[in-house]
Amino acid sequence: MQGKDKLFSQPITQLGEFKFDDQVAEVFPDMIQRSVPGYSNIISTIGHLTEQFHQPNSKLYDLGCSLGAATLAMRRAVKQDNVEIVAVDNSPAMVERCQKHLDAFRGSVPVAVICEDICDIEISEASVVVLNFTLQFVAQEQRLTLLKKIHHGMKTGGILIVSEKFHFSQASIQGLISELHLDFKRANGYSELEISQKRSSLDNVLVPDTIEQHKQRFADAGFSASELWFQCFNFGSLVAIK
Ligand SMILES: C[S@@+](CC[C@H](N)C(=O)[O-])C[C@H]1O[C@@H](n2cnc3c(N)ncnc32)[C@H](O)[C@@H]1O
Ligand SMILES: O=C(O)C(=O)C[C@]1(C(=O)O)C=C[C@@H](O)C=C1
Repeated sequence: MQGKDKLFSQPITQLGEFKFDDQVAEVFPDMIQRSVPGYSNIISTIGHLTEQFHQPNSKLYDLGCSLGAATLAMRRAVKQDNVEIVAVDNSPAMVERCQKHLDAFRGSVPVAVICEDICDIEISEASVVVLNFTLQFVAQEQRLTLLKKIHHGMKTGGILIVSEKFHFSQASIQGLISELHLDFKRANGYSELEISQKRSSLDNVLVPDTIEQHKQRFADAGFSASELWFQCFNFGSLVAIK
């Protein structure tokens, strides 16, 4: 049974950079549920979109899979023949638990769980690609290259789903919407100390783009259409079609 996220509840004298290590992996379901508004809706919609868009003889990619929540939703949605899921994360702590998690649920669709940097893997024959709160952790200057590689490895008619924390270019809107997110965290039991220590540790680690930057990048990478399908405060999800 995984635990409650208390990682930032005590004062930390040497607050390092946020890392997806053993401690975070151990409490991750609780942490993401209490930190990201709409997370469960997004996971279930990844299932619905997979059902609609996956093609026979294709691969489905979950990039930055953590414990495999999106992978599981995708696996349940597969109806076509000869489909393989590839789940990738560069955190050994996450990959180890993800494999155990997937083994605990029955499924006939093969899943390869790979510990690697998503910028280094090959993408091919993809009909569905998911970046669920992962792109924000990739260096900004590598994001377009990654999206071009994904586009290149996708089948025509395939879908890319990108969920992210957003930044807003108008300072007043950025302030207002971040405050709504902080209230969401407070309502979920996080103290001011937990909120501020986590925020400092995520500085320069989670670097959010604006919604406009995401749409421009999709176009620059070659996607024929894209749209924001979900938003709650400064979190949301976009789709892009090849
Ligand atoms: C917020 S979590 C993703 C949550 C997960 N997709 C879900 O739906 O539950 C971000 C994950 O991306 C992984 N990650 C970040 N940068 C990565 C990279 N360059 N290559 C592979 N994985 C990466 C982290 O290790 C972490 O597990
Ligand atoms: O921005 C925050 O406050 C967050 O906690 C966000 C966020 C994320 O979007 O990935 C950061 C780290 C954890 O993986 C869970 C949630």
